[in-house]
Amino acid sequence: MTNQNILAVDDATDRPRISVIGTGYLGATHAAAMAEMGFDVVGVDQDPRKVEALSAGRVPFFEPGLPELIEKHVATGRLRFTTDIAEATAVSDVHFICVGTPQQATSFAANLSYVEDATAAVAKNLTHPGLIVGKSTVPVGTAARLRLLVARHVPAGVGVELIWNPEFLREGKAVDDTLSPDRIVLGGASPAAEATMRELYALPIAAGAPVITCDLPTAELVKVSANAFLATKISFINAIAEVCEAAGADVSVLADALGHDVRIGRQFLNAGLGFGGGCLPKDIRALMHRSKELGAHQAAGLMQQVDEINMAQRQSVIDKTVVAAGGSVLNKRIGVLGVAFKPFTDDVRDSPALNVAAALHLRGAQVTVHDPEANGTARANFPTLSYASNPLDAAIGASALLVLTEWPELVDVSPESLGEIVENRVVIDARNCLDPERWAAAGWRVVSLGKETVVPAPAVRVAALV
Ligand SMILES: NC(=O)c1ccc[n+]([C@@H]2O[C@H](COP(=O)([O-])OP(=O)(O)OC[C@H]3O[C@@H](n4cnc5c(N)ncnc54)[C@H](O)[C@@H]3O)[C@@H](O)[C@H]2O)c1
Ligand SMILES: O=c1ccn([C@@H]2O[C@H](COP(=O)(O)OP(=O)(O)O[C@H]3O[C@H](CO)[C@@H](O)[C@H](O)[C@H]3O)[C@@H](O)[C@H]2O)c(=O)[nH]1
Repeated sequence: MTNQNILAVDDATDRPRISVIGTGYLGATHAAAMAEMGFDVVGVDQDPRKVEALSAGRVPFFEPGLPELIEKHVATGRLRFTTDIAEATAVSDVHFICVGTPQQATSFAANLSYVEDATAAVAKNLTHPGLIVGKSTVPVGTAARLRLLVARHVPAGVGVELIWNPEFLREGKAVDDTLSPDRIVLGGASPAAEATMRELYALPIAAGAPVITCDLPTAELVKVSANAFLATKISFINAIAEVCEAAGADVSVLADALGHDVRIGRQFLNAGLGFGGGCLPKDIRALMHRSKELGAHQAAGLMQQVDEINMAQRQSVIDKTVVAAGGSVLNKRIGVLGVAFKPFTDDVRDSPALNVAAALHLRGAQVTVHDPEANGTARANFPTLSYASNPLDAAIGASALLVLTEWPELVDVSPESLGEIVENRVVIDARNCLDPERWAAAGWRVVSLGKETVVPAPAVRVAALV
């Protein structure tokens, strides 16, 4: 593989033209952000419905700020979408690989078939020198194999280089994270490729984003270990929450106190139902798998423990619900507020909330769910649950109410109004996000994780006795 002449540019604008392969959460955001930074971008996806929606300026998932950006740049003509990778490759100079790397069906390993197919397709269809930039999250060692794949497929005489530039955006904040990243990691870039990437990311770099240049394996591992660290931090606080609960301590107060130590920091110390989503769970499992392959057994063991603690949180919420409902949920109504894996998204991939709701349903409960944005995606994954368009309808007749995702409107929901329609005023605050005193004053028993249960305020109990 040669890296000569990769700085091919659009003759008219004198700027690199961009293709983005895979227009899901990562790719659609990246494509829109690159258009916002002034480049001509074509997004490619093999899903024609996604391409049709995006071409019409519609985003097929909920991501704050993204529809406005897509609509704006589809209208200006700087951003378009296609299913035709050959055509997109032919008119572009820099090709971002943004396809999925989900967990394999039969093991903890990452499924790399989408990345391999997309990379091979770009290489095959190159008509002029190009730079292939991997952004998907991949196990260490993948990019080196992809370089061999590219070399096998690229037409003779066409210069191409493959580098790795992992992405750190969070769903719900994807646009801001892409336009203002904490850092830019460039793995395996030649001086020419680095110059191209610095040109592409000139705006965030000018705004102070540090650039870390390194080899391919380091770049791949920076991404994976960032997620592993975040997951470990969450499982750490959840393990401490178990001790707090047993000892009568309060994990939220403890986390606040820990967070004042700048070496620790307060973020990602919220104990509760644990982590989910399309990234953390599958990434720590892929790291576990890859570490074992490499003989790095300490890392594999650590990731296994982090995963086990995380999954135990879901079971703990199920167990607390059964107790709250009087020892069994069979034929009992259970109200669930929140099914997205976190607020400000409609993503329910590996959602702890949907997982808990589904498990209660499978135990014979009549589960009604309300989520401000994720009812549709949850229903598509679990159609046999009932879905309500507002919190009150979800709570009607409930033997227990569960708050599983801390959307602000769910945190602020009125305990007084809900109290009038439930069967049993007990709420499982699985994200430790409610104000227990306020709920107790409205007659609720508040069951949290990592702190003592708060019982109804005396005034209400007295009133109930009269
Ligand atoms: N979602 C995030 O917040 C996020 C953040 C950083 C990194 N990542 C990583 O980015 C990658 C993508 O994640 P995502 O959440 O955007 O996934 P996604 O499933 O939302 O999107 C992937 C898209 O790729 C398309 N695709 C698959 N194979 C293709 C091919 N050969 N040609 C064209 N399109 C193809 C799919 O149709 C889909 O639309 C993963 O590796 C993930 O770990 C995701
Ligand atoms: O204190 C906390 C913080 C988060 N969570 C949970 O952790 C999960 C993940 O949250 P977050 O990291 O905000 O979501 P993602 O959008 O999946 O982002 C992660 O995964 C992306 C994909 O790899 C990375 O790019 C991001 O940097 C990384 O934060 C969610 O279920 C949260 O509810 C907790 O339980 N406690």
